[in-house]
Amino acid sequence: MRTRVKICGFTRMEDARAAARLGVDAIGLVFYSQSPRNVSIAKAIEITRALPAFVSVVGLFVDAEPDWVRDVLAEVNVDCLQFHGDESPEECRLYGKPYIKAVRMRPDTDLEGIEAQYADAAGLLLDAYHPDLQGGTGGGFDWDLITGKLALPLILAGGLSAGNAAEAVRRVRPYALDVSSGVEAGKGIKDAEKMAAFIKKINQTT
Ligand SMILES: O=C(O)c1ccccc1NCC(=O)[C@H](O)[C@H](O)COP(=O)(O)O
Repeated sequence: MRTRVKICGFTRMEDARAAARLGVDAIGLVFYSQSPRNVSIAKAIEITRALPAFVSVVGLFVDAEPDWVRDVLAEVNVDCLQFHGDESPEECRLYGKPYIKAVRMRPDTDLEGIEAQYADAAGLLLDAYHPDLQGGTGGGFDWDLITGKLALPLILAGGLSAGNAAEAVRRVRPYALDVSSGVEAGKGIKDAEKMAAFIKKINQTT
């Protein structure tokens, strides 16, 4: 099975369009005011309307008030939710939408236990741990922390770029790779050449 690609943290319509032309499977929009990649509802509508069919839109939240998530869902065409904070399984299920639960990996992370808790998730996104930031840090984590076999689709994130994408696919065999900083010219500003190189590497790797 080919490795899917999600690029996260778009803030500009033209970057999302470029990613779609390159064959990205999903784009991520960050609805978190503390992120440098935060988008307003109006901006998110502009970006999603620029996309062709068959590119999924993932809406990312960090410990958001349910009313904020509902406001976004009422206005923006979001296919899947991604929760990056301490949301409980019940909170993730509130909206009747497929959801991805992000896990910030530490040496003592009990992946199997987390998977059992979030068994109805559409995927587990494994990301780097940072003491102050919830994601989009550009930092990686030790892939040897991924032990055992997950039943849920594994989405690998954290410090990925064209430089390590092939190794990530070969070593981890994830369902998908998720990247943000590694394909940027600046925070929230995607670089078309870096996105192209990233996707090319993945497509070339078996
Ligand atoms: O991108 C952000 O600014 C962000 C802020 C808060 C929570 C999550 C965030 N991004 C989540 C993502 O899906 C990123 O793609 C993932 O963390 C990997 O980021 P990077 O290491 O920069 O590729």
